[in-house]
Amino acid sequence: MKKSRIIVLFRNDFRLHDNPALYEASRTGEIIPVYIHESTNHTKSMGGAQKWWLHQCLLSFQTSLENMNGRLYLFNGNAEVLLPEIIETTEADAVYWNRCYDPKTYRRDLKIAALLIEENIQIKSFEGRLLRPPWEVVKEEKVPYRVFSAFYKAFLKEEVPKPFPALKESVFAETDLKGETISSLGLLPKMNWTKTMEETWMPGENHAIEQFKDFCETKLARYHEARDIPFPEGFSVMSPYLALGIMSVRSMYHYLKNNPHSSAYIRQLIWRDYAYQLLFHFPDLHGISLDERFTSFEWRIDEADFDAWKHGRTGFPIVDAGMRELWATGYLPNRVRMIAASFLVKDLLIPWQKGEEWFWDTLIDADIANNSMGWQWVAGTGIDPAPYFRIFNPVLQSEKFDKDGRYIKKWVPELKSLPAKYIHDPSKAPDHVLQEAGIELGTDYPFPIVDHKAARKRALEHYGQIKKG
Ligand SMILES: Cc1cc2nc3c(=O)[nH]c(=O)nc-3n(C[C@H](O)[C@H](O)[C@H](O)COP(=O)(O)OP(=O)(O)OC[C@H]3O[C@@H](n4cnc5c(N)ncnc54)[C@H](O)[C@@H]3O)c2cc1C
Repeated sequence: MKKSRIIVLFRNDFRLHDNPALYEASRTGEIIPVYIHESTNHTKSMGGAQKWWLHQCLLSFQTSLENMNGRLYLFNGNAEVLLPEIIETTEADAVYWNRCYDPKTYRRDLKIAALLIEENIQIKSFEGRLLRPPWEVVKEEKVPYRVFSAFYKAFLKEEVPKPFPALKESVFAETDLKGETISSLGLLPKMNWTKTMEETWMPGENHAIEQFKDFCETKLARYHEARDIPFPEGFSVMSPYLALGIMSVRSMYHYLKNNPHSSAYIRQLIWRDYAYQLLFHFPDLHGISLDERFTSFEWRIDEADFDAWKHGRTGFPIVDAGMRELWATGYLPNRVRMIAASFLVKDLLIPWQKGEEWFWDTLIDADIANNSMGWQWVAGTGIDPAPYFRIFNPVLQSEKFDKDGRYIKKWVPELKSLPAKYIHDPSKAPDHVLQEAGIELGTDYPFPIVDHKAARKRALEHYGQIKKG
């Protein structure tokens, strides 16, 4: 009997392990691996840093497939137009994919599926992104959870499906498809921005798996207490691999679920599923505050302050260190994401959407669900009953989580000679200390762009009006 020819459409699942669409296709037919790079048709077009990361990950995935005598066929354009053409050229009779939960892509995929089914093409979609599909853990009558603790409790009662075996055999179809090269997809930035990223990140599934195993062996036991220290000694740095599906979250979960130290880490993986549950039910999560009262909130539009924040020139060293790390590496530890985001939204009263956009463009792990939820959580605009008066004091946060200023010294080197006592707030250092450290405030390093105490009062007044009204 003639074998089925199955297009496996890759989107953000560039891996051989626990890849349900790929595995199921390999069991029933010959595979035609396809990636269509779409600059539109997503709720948000991919940001600059993630495009660079995608380029690296495609190179690595292409090599994995070539080692199995396969090839990833690459296209640039609109999947709705290109897919029927690819089906015709390859004489494929089925298309399999792992579901994408970007709201616009998800809706569009349903449309493509309906059109192709009419043409007698078999369509199968799978869960390859989350621990469980976003519609499964919901309240009665399919109402989504709006509070994480309730979602978490419900989640723990259910089983997480086992990962699929890794693809081991070469089961690829011969085709006349041409396609593009990775370079011709135009993913690399025109400006010279990526030197530190190149030095920092290693693409590839094997590397991701090794890094995760090493984390479990050497760091997991201390994760609950070390995850807030802004150095990767304390956390796993798996987010870049999860963002593009180089690593399967389900495999991670099952690898550590019986480890006695795993509960704090698994809780964070469930936060990720929670973000997707919110995104699935509130598809405007990236741009519209969940709490409708914030539609009339009076944010400040101040481009100079926004610019100082983006480029790490606020005069608050922990915020500046974070924003510079973000620009240089495309990554930020969770604690510093929270401090920097809180500073933008609460101290500067700049709309959270502006911060969300900047993170989206500069994070290699940019994830529409996590980023939108993270920003709305910090802004207090409807995620969880977070009290609006929780306003991080950037100096106290810095003293607590970067006690000796190691993080600040790394990313704000002009402060490296300041004693630990003043490194968290150089504006409080006496003149002779600044002189000895070779710093002139306003020249070598900025004065604080706001007075935190006054900014806190202003934020409380603004937020107070919302909560009253
Ligand atoms: C303002 C803001 C924006 C954020 N934007 C993103 C984003 O674009 N992409 C992204 O992946 N994460 C985002 N996060 C969540 C979190 O900061 C990162 O997932 C985490 O820092 C990634 O580092 P890690 O892999 O070492 O995390 P670990 O601490 O090792 O955690 C392991 C995994 O658990 C998940 N996780 C951990 N913390 C959270 C969290 N708070 N919310 C949801 N999932 C979590 C992530 O998938 C992470 O990779 C954001 C948080 C905030 C406050």
